[in-house]
Amino acid sequence: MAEFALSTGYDPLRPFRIPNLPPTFYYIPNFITAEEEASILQKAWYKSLFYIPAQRWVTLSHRRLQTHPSRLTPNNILLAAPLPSYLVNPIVERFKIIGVFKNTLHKMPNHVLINEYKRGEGIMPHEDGSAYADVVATVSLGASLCLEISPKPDNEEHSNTHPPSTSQYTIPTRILQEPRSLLITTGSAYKDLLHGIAPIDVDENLSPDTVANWHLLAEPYVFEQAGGRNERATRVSLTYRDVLKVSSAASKVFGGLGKR
Ligand SMILES: O=C(O)CCC(=O)C(=O)O
Ligand SMILES: [Fe+2]
Repeated sequence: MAEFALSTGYDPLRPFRIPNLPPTFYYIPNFITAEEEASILQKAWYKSLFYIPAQRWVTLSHRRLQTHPSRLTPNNILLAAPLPSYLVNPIVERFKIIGVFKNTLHKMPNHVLINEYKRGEGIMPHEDGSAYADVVATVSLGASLCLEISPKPDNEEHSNTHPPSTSQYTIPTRILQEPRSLLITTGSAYKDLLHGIAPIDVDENLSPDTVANWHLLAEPYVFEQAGGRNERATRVSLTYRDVLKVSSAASKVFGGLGKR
């Protein structure tokens, strides 16, 4: 049996791959339960009242943000510290079962951003960059919205030297993120594309033709019945990453001593 599993290369994520996009986005509906969602939202809000300043909400122009365990240094180094347990259990435990971070440097996430978007808020198209391994796992809470996926401006030009070309894919497009879902962005999807969230009150014209993960949605009929519209409400996202450069507190204090 083990040999069979090896030779068939069974991958538990395979059924969740979003089609017609560069390798690889995965969308898993109902990754957490409604009870788990409520508990995490309550803790993210309540605990931020008492945490040290680095972990409180920071208000940016179009969203609020918490960073766990802390912000990276200007050289993109993470000072090692455990993640709060409400961000580990059950989510990171489930990541291990399906192997989300199995190919990254530390084989597990060590950093989480909590972003909160009120109705009408968003984030400019951007890439997450090279401070992290090329895997980001996003758990959505509270409400649905669309993530807009677009090519990097110079991608077409370099398509010969920089495969895969995005022209064979349906881009730009949108990924609709429902509450309690997990979106995994890896490899070329991480490195060669931009993602952003339009600062609008309603996502419109939602259909199998305009939403890349339509056939993976938990409740497509909700959007169908609303005439292809999604009224935005407050949505919170947890983005889990593996920061490549980590400095432990001990190596920061004693790091110079052993090097002579
Ligand atoms: O909220 C999201 O789903 C995206 C957040 C994001 O792109 C980021 O924090 O880099
Ligand atoms: Fe991002």
